[in-house]
Amino acid sequence: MVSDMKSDNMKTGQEKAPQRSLLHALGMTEEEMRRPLVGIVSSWNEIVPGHMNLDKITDAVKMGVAMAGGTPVVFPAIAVCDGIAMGHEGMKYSLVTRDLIADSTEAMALAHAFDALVMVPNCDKNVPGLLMAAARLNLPTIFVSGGPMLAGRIDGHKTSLSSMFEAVGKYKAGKIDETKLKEYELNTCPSCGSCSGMYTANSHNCLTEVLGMGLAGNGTIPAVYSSRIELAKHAGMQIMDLIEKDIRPLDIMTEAAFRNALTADMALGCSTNSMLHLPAIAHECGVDINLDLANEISAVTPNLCHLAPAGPTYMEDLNAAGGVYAVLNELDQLGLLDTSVMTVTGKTMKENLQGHENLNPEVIRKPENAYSKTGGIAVLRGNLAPDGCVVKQSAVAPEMLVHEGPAKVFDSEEEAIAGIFGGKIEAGDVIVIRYEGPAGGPGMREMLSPTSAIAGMGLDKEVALITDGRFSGATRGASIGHVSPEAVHGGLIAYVKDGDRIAIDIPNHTIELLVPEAEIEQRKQEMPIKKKENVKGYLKRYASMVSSADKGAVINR
Ligand SMILES: CC(C)(O)[C@@H](O)C(=O)O
Ligand SMILES: [Mg+2]
Repeated sequence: MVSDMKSDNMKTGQEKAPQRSLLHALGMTEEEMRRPLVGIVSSWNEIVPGHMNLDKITDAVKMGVAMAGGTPVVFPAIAVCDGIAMGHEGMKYSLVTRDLIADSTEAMALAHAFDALVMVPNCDKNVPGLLMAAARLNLPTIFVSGGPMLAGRIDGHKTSLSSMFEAVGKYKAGKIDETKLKEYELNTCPSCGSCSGMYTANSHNCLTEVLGMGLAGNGTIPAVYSSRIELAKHAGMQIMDLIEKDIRPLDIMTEAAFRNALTADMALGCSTNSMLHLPAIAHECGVDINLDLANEISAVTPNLCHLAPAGPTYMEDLNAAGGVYAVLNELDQLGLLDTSVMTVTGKTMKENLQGHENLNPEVIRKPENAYSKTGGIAVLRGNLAPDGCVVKQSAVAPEMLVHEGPAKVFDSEEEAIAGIFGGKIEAGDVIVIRYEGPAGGPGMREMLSPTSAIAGMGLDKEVALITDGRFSGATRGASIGHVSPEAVHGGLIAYVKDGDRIAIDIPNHTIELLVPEAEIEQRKQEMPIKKKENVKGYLKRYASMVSSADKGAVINR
């Protein structure tokens, strides 16, 4: 039995009789009250396909906790489906939930004096939000996610959400008819789970394994596999071991763990959103992860996986190939990991990696046959982004890695979508979408609709896109986001005009607006910053507090 439980402050001694009376109101027995109180943070709801199965996962966790001698108690976290929120006002309420999730979990966990936590996230903001909370609270914690969706099928081939969004571009360009578009709609998302490519949710569920906060399979076992339920039971049992050994998130999420996560990110080809979330999680851990470190690690890390949108493999394929640990084993053989790090198994990564071989070198390439010698993500700098901007270089057509072209400027995503579908974009253009940053949007929307429209219309080999907003993990093409400083904070992106030449050199990590310095200075006098006046409620508060994208858009600095 565990002594010195945090929950004793809430439930032990004569003075705490009122609190116990309320626990009795829950139907909690005295036996249960004597055991560690394990909070299970369930991100279940009925609007997010990646979360609709979390009641099953949570039930399995509860059973695991109880089997191992703890008292499980479920409480909720909110969750947004980025796919449903995409392409309209709703997306302004996506990133902002990351901090609500972290803050509300902090409040719930401390208000009720939980001894430990099992985090049950799945989609884009719940994984980083709960990792931030885990670090902040530093109670023994383990993660088990809901698992990825199975791939869909179109014309006998696997497919996923990136192709679905691109199908809209194809339809608008007259490349497919309405019947085909309907076929995509009906066959792309065949099950519950986080959408089946290496999009943002799956990226972070995989990185949770690498960080050491989830068990093997957390990122890849499909949502509908029975082994996902077993994984959840094991996570429930394992939290009791972590309590016993007093292993906490800050013992696990060390600087070395974040370097490992960045390394795996580069090999897996994760979502560019990881360049927001890893720094934000690290910040809660007191670790400084900056964009330069990402480039440093990318320079020596081969890109081994091309899951959708970079290529035609899916999370179920990565799982069958051995999952994240198989990728880690390839990286370990190159000496790129610090495998001495502690994990939620109570063992080091080195010990965990035993027996997890790469079972399919077509899905997880061998380093000698890597897709590229450098990693999935590149950080660019230049006068347009002195504090950096990010691109998923592994999903850029080779002919677009170096590009110079005239700017076509839009002051919002809506204007850009209208421009793209309205035939305003020509081969060679560099589309600029601004006033979509963390503070300017507010909320830093994902530009999946414009980037898929470009790709679907077949323009991705000829057109680049630059924004102070961000992208979905399903975005491909020369899509450069997180431009910092953002427009509303007076970044140079605010002063670009139609027709200005912009030079992008991804291999050399540069991005330049080719306008003479004197002209730029003059524009700064003449062109007012367009601050949105009508922002209300939480978004107003968020806009006043949020930091720049290159700092992880954190609100607690
Ligand atoms: C809808 C998606 C695929 O989840 C996207 O929002 C992402 O970030 O990957
Ligand atoms: Mg997203």
